[in-house]
Amino acid sequence: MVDLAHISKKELGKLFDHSVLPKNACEREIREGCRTARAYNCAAFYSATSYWTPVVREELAGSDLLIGTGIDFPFGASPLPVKIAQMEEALRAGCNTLDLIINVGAARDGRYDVTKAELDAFKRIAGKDALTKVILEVCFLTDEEITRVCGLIAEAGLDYAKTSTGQYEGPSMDQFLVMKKALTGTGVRLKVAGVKFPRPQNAYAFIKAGAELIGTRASGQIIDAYDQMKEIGLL
Ligand SMILES: O=C[C@H](O)COP(=O)(O)O
Repeated sequence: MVDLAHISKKELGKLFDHSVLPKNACEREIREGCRTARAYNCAAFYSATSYWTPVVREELAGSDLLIGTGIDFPFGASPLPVKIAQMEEALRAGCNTLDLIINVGAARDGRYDVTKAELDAFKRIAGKDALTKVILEVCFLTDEEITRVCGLIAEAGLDYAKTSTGQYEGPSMDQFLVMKKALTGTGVRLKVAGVKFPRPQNAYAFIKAGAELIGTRASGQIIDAYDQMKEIGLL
């Protein structure tokens, strides 16, 4: 569990995967996002697809930030060969952390064979060269479905389970805790996204509850709020 009361600003940055994901994001905004991620010492910078990866690589050169992208972002409903092609292309372009969106509809249909196939392919293709993070989009799932998918993520040996893409509703704390319960003791870590306003309070609440990464475009705003929140005893 992260000790928020005694964390340094440098360590704090590493709790954030900074992202610029809007579909209309242009090169200037991607570059600005990368600079923000560097300035705050974030863990990674994410674009929505690997189209931007060459630009991100250029901006992050010489830093220890990871280069990230979504796989089948934000819907996750593409057939597996399409997802595999996206994984391979992202790795070829130089990504070393990938967020795969599961096929949410398949999980809702109880087609966990589809989920398992996606997760096993993700491990096989990306597991060696990249950090693997799996997005559930929990706002669309029941607690039982969340628990089942988390179990499959653990079985596949992936690195992180992530609540949301940030493009729909974020997770409730209850849903996050369902994930935490399902994953305790498995070695799978938790990433939260979709922490809409007021972002700092939400982000720090999830970190206090056990999240090890927050995915957001608002890393700077959240990190900037740390001192004030600590001063008034919230952290
Ligand atoms: O990982 C997902 C995104 O970082 C969500 O970011 P956002 O809440 O700023 O849209």
